[in-house]
Amino acid sequence: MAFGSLFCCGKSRNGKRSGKKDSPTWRVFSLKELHSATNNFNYDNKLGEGGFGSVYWGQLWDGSQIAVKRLKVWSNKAEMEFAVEVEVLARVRHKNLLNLRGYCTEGKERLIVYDYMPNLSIVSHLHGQHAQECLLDWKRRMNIAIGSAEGIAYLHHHATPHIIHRDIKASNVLLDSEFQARVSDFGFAKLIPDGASHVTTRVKGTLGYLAPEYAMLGKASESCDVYSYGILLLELASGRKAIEKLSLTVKQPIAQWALPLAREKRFKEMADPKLNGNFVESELRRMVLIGLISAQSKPEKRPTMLDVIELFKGESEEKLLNLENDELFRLDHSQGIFSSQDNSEFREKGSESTEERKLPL
Ligand SMILES: Nc1ncnc2c1ncn2[C@@H]1O[C@H](COP(=O)(O)OP(=O)(O)OP(=O)(O)O)[C@@H](O)[C@H]1O
Repeated sequence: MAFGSLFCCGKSRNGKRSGKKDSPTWRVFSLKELHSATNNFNYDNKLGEGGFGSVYWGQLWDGSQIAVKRLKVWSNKAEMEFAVEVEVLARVRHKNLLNLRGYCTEGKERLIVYDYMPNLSIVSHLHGQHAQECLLDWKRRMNIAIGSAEGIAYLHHHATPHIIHRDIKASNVLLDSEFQARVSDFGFAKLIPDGASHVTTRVKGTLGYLAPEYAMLGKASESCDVYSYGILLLELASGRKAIEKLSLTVKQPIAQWALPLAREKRFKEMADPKLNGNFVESELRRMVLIGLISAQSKPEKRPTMLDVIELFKGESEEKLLNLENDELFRLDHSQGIFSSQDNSEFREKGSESTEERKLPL
């Protein structure tokens, strides 16, 4: 794709500004500028590495901090991922979505420039380098749950055309200096044509977060993101991984662990031990119930992201009560609620870790 022809300095293809009139919100960077901002992509500046390439911290001449994602190896596929990420991010602006600062295409170099998120991703707090510091107290977790729901709801219901993210997961929710959630990583996103209920596509995403109808039939719709978001909520509440390794060969999906406990109303036992008992029990219950109802296998029974926000913020206890009485949470309910991915503890050959791997399947 001739990427340079898509945009030029904050203007989209149709010529409209992506931000406020006369103030483009992003721009084209030169490679020289990004070399200088990141100290020549110095190893000490490296924030992490994903499927696309490495991410580096940098500082621009005006003192502002940036994160620069640099493509590892050029290929048509990578070029497409790059173009999708920039095209989608250039269209959107929301307090809970990662802000695009710009991009650079010189020769085979492909770089995306974002606002730097000093508190990194949820995954680094739940399971990674910040896990021991316990910076995610309960209040922050509730804010993150609601904030990321608002970011995703914006994509689903307010962006034109509607956007499905297709890779919602803990490592793709970054945290700003105030620990506000910023949904990131739009390389797999899809624009949904007006009036379409779903698109059929090659499956991309991360094992443990894939909705069954998407994993099996390639049917991507907003409710696939709702499913992944549900898994994320269960992680936030419990501190467990989307797929927990029970032994070398046995892995347990989080919803399969959480549902029996929720049915027996053993919510307190589900709280992340790192919280040391410091959480609001009614909110924890709410987070777990919304997580499970969102991550159920039947897409038509999942809430929309707008419903999720209402369930979190709603004054009405009645809706929550209805949720609690849903057949999913009945002790005698034994119908297939889980997807094949979630179906009993599944076994895998070898010990390769697949929890946070990007598929293409
Ligand atoms: N804007 C940012 N500010 C701070 N850290 C960032 C930013 N963007 C990405 N990172 C960090 O860089 C690392 C790599 O991010 P990236 O989005 O490339 O991959 P990922 O989501 O971890 O994995 P994958 O690409 O497989 O989904 C992550 O640890 C993430 O926390």
